[in-house]
Amino acid sequence: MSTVRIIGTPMDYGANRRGVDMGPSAIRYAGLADELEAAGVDPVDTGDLLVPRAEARDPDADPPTRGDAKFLREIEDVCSRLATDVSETLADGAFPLVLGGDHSVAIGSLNGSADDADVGVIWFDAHADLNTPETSPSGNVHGMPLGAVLGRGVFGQLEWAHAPGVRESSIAYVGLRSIDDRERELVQESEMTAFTMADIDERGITAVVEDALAVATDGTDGVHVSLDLDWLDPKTAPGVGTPVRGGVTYREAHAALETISDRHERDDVVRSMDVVEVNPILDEANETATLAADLTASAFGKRIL
Ligand SMILES: NC(=[NH2+])NCCC[C@H](N)C(=O)O
Ligand SMILES: [Mn+2]
Ligand SMILES: [Mn+2]
Repeated sequence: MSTVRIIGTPMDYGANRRGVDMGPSAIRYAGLADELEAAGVDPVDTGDLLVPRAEARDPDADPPTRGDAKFLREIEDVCSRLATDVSETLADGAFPLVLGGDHSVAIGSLNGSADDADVGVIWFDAHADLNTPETSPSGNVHGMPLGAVLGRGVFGQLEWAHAPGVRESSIAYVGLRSIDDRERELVQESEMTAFTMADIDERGITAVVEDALAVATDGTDGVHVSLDLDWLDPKTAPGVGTPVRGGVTYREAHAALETISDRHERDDVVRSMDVVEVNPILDEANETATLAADLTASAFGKRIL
């Protein structure tokens, strides 16, 4: 039985709505470990990474921003430690499952996963998260993790952020529907593959995810799956800080992650995953965290029959 190491990363520095730091607890309370056992894997919870409270910062210390990226120094600290944990988990032969936290944690997961490997990426998200401090309209780093790992803009000089093992041509978006104007140009000019909600409407989720898997496995050592809960429609996943209507349904989401695990069972292609942006303060009776736990179980092979 394969070991899945759960790494909680209760960080909310990258988002402008507080509360996403409670995501790891909420997903655990929703029964993640039991769900994973039901899926046939062996979950080992290593607890949460230490994330200093924003309130605890010394007000006389240097200002928290660098360029137009809020809390970048704090995010560097957390993501550097997370990257080490993820790469050590892989070296131990276990599977790193990172619970966010806002999507800036993916800078750490991807740097860890691609530490010693070429890694493809499947990005389930309403958003492209390809901004840099130079292009971001908000300064929120959760809108920048792919810009960071690709070393775009100022991130090219930040070794903790840039992950050379992640190549543009190995990244596939699934479910895009909210892109900033500057980002739209960046996506179009890039070598990334972008499947929008319109592609899912036209072709169906399974065909789209199979194509995304083809992109992310081609010439790589494995795939990182990044699941932002705002990928789903806000009626199904209300507990997120940046909801966008018109997202995937409950069934489409399960079908997508089942498609991933079907392929993984055949070829052992997935090497790491993060589940991010669950905000319990905005949630309704832990519904979004429960969904996060259920979808993760589907990704690891849980089936109806
Ligand atoms: N991971 C997320 N929820 N990202 C939302 C990003 C929103 C917007 N594009 C920004 O840069 O601020
Ligand atoms: Mn995101
Ligand atoms: Mn998003």
